[in-house]
Amino acid sequence: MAFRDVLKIEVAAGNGGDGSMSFHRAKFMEKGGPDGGHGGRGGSVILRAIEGVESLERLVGKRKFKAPNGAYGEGRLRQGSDGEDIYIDVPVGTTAFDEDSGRVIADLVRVGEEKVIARGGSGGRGNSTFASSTRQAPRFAELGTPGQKRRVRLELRLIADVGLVGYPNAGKSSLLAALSRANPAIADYPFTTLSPILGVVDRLDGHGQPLDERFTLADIPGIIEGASEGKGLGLEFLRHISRTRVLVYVLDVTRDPVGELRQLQAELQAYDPTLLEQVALVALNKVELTDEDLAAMVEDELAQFGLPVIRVSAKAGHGLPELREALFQMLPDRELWAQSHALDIELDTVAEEPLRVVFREDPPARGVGIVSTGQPERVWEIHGGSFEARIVRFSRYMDEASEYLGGVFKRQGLYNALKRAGAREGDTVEIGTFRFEYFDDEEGRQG
Ligand SMILES: Nc1nc2c(ncn2[C@@H]2O[C@H](COP(=O)(O)OP(=O)(O)OP(=O)(O)O)[C@@H](O)[C@H]2O)c(=O)[nH]1
Ligand SMILES: [Mg+2]
Repeated sequence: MAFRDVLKIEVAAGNGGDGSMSFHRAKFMEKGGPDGGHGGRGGSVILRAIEGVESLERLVGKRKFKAPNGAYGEGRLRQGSDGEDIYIDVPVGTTAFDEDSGRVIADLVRVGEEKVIARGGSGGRGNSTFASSTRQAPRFAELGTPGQKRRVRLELRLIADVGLVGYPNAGKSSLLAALSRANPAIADYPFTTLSPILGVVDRLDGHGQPLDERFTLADIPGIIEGASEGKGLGLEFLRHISRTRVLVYVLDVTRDPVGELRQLQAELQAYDPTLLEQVALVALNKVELTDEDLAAMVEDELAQFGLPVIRVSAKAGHGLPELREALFQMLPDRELWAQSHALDIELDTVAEEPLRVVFREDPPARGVGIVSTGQPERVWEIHGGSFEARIVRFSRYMDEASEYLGGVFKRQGLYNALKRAGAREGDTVEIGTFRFEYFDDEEGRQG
């Protein structure tokens, strides 16, 4: 399995649908009241953690995700349908970062956990909403707001409870195979293991029967001196054990266990000093190859590290029940551990954008102007009607559009107000409330 554990994707939530500007029409009725319905909400993009150990690459598949837009509102108070949310399934242990701000936006540590990473835009309100005693025929409706867009970096950290670390060939994979049903490659050459592998270890009763208690055990590639500088396979994969609750240093008793342990700790320290604060023990492996006295001597020497030492043989099966039980006893409570190791997550993915107002042309008339709001391509259709609008965004096309609208804007003071507010191309500004006067035709415009 190719192990790809960092993946960059682009996500775009759906835009909210625009509200409708419509008037009730019926036989024998010249002009009915406003009946424009609301636009639908845009779909959001949601990250969801699922069970199973898979690479991000395989699970996520594509690079770009776009949730559908909300539908426009329609006459007869018909509300536009909401855009459906889309889900991106990722393995438990996936952390999402906003590529631009670098902030953590999601950290999924439990199966089924979900987090919105791009929020859909809100639907605009239809003109029916804006009717009042003084304004019986509002000739405008709100635009939906744009959905959020983001570039996101996903990083997978296997969330193993226990991690095996050691020099190549120490027998880490052999231990994983002996303690779980995992079936890792085992061979008599260094760097047999190239990417992390997880197994599930059951607690056993006195008769070797599984009890209903288990933890996950991660086997990772061997670490050598200089790994923190990129030697061997480097230390990139250590991100996978950065969140284990217990570390097991696997040492080959026939080599130089004390020297290797010292070196291992130095490398871990260089990568992430908190790794050394983790609960840990030593599994002194391959003890069936030495005699009792030598093993006891090594064990004495290892006492200087202050870690429990358990003599094992992955091959001959010595000490495995003791190792298994010791791990169950040493595991810190998962909830407590999670509390003290939680990442600082951005609280709200998106600040809700203020609504904007759209003016629809009804009926089409001269002097109707269009101002593009830039991105996403939205159109403000300006026509008559007395209303108040809070301008929250205007585009780099504003100058051009103002030229085109000419007198209309100038007379209404909007353009000047934008200038006064010091707004420049591409800015998003909030400049207060404006009043547009109603006009019927070219001649009838009010100055
Ligand atoms: N005699 C003996 N050999 C063992 C024992 N445990 C593992 N071995 C052997 O040591 C060699 C390396 O074992 P692995 O489990 O692949 O070691 P590893 O630590 O996973 O190695 P890398 O993946 O390369 O880092 C294999 O030939 C195993 O059969 C043991 O308890 N006794
Ligand atoms: Mg291995």
